[in-house]
Amino acid sequence: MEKRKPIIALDFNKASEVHAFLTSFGDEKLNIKIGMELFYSSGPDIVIDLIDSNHDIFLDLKLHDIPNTVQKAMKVLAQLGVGMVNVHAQGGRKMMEAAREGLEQGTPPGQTRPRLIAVTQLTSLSEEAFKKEQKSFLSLEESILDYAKLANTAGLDGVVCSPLEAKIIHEEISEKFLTVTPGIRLETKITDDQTRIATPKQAALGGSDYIVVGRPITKAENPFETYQKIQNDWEKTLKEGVQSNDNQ
Ligand SMILES: O=c1ccn([C@@H]2O[C@H](COP(=O)(O)O)[C@@H](O)[C@H]2O)c(=O)[nH]1
Repeated sequence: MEKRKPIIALDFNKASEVHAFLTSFGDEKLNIKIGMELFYSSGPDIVIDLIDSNHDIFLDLKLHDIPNTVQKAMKVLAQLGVGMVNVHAQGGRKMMEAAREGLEQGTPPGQTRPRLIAVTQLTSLSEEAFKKEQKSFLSLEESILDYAKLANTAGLDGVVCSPLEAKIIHEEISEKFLTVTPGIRLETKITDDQTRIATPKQAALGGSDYIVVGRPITKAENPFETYQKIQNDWEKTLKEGVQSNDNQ
């Protein structure tokens, strides 16, 4: 999955809507996220279909169950040929280790194991709701960092977090530990149900490895143009960031 391309969240509930939406993208090879809505309505067929069309897939099913169940489910998902899958870090270390084991068992010989990442705290969650509902003595950022460290200890490849936490996660864990960040908005005034948000440029400057973008593209008047603008902002800032680091 190429880092210079945003991951488009195809949150549709019909395969036909997906195909119609992708028409304007022509032959462009894309990073695509398939979430619960599309997978529950269209099943593995849509995954296979999009892989056959040469796209890279992040299958965002956020598994959260006992270790045995997650291991067996991951063993099945590994056979689909997707590039990335995920779990909720709140399922604990044993569950995350089992997820990884399941993926290793299920990956067909000669193929690469899908990357495994863990959701730390959903990007829709605010500091206020976190304090009220999770009764934690930590701050939201400390809790996110704590889950990221647990995911790293369990042998995962990275986490889902907001672009606002990518920098501290890289500083405290490692630059190589992936930060996959939804909560991307072109204007920070339009948030929908997200609370921890950033623009593509802010995400690149904050060190996100991947940005996940749904409604700003899927609901745009011209989705392909919007996608290109996001990709340009993201890629340009990534390059400039690398150059300014080289000059330090
Ligand atoms: O913490 C999380 C984890 C996953 N998501 C998913 O990302 C996209 C974001 O869509 P937008 O329309 O750009 O808000 C969506 O599919 C979520 O399920 C997330 O937002 N936050």
